[in-house]
Amino acid sequence: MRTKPQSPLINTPSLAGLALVVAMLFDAALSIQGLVPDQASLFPALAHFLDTQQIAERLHTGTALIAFTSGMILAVSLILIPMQRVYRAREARLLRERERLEAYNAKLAHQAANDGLLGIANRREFERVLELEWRRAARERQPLGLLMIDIDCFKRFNDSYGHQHGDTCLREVAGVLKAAAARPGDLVARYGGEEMVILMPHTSLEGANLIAERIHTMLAERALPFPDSPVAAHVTVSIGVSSLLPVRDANRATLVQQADEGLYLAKDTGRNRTASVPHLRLLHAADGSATWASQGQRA
Ligand SMILES: Nc1nc2c(ncn2[C@@H]2O[C@H](COP(=O)(O)OP(=O)(O)OP(=O)(O)O)[C@@H](O)[C@H]2O)c(=O)[nH]1
Repeated sequence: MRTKPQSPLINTPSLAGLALVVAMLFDAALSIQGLVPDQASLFPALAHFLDTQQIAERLHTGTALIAFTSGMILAVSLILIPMQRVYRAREARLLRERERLEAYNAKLAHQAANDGLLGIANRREFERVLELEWRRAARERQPLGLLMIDIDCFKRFNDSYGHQHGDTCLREVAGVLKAAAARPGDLVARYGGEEMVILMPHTSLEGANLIAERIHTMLAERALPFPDSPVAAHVTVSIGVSSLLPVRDANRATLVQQADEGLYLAKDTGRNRTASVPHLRLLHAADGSATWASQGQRA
């Protein structure tokens, strides 16, 4: 007569021993597959056992016997590895790796937003911040000021003293700009070549002119030698100024265009000075769109 097959009964000297065997085999299988087991989710009961038994810090050895009803007895040598210590070391390694990656990402983000030569924001970062500040200024109904700064006769400076000195001169001027516009919201950026810009939230034309005058004064005090300059014995700049009361959907480029026109005016009228073109006002068309226009112009 055939007997009904019985499900194997597991008989071990200790339940914890069995848990360890299962855990170790499982862990080994996962390791072979190249997976990193997560102790907290895989073996919470075992972790709890190790914690409560205060044995996690030491190595234990012993033998566990697993008896099956079929008669088979499995003798397993147990090496109780303090997995918590192993996992802690793994966690520490992962943490170090995460910190290294975070620092690397921060470095990459900094490189993507800054000009390596001058140590100020680059054009891309300027465009990004201009968009943000434009919207913020529109919300808060505050003016947004902009200076466009160009070193006078810089080609002659390079030709006379070499490009390396030219680079040093650019860095010095960038340093002066950062010192002149030191509010937390001010952004000094390289716009291209030897042209730099300063974006100044909450700044009217009057305020922007004040910063421009401060730059001229600081450069005169700094007196970077430029004996070949037809303008002065030291390095000077020309500055175009603009300030607008932003409206959300109006063209942001107008702020830059106005400062650019002011810069050309400053160059045309003798350099080493600040200029701005007549203020624009915003015209609202019947379809709701808004455009900037000079005084007297109709929508
Ligand atoms: N050393 C150095 N020179 C640069 C750099 N970027 C642009 N330049 C130089 O800046 C000079 C700009 O010259 P121009 O635009 O002709 O104007 P300028 O000589 O400054 O004359 P004005 O602007 O009319 O006063 C060129 O000679 C460029 O080669 C840079 O990163 N380093």
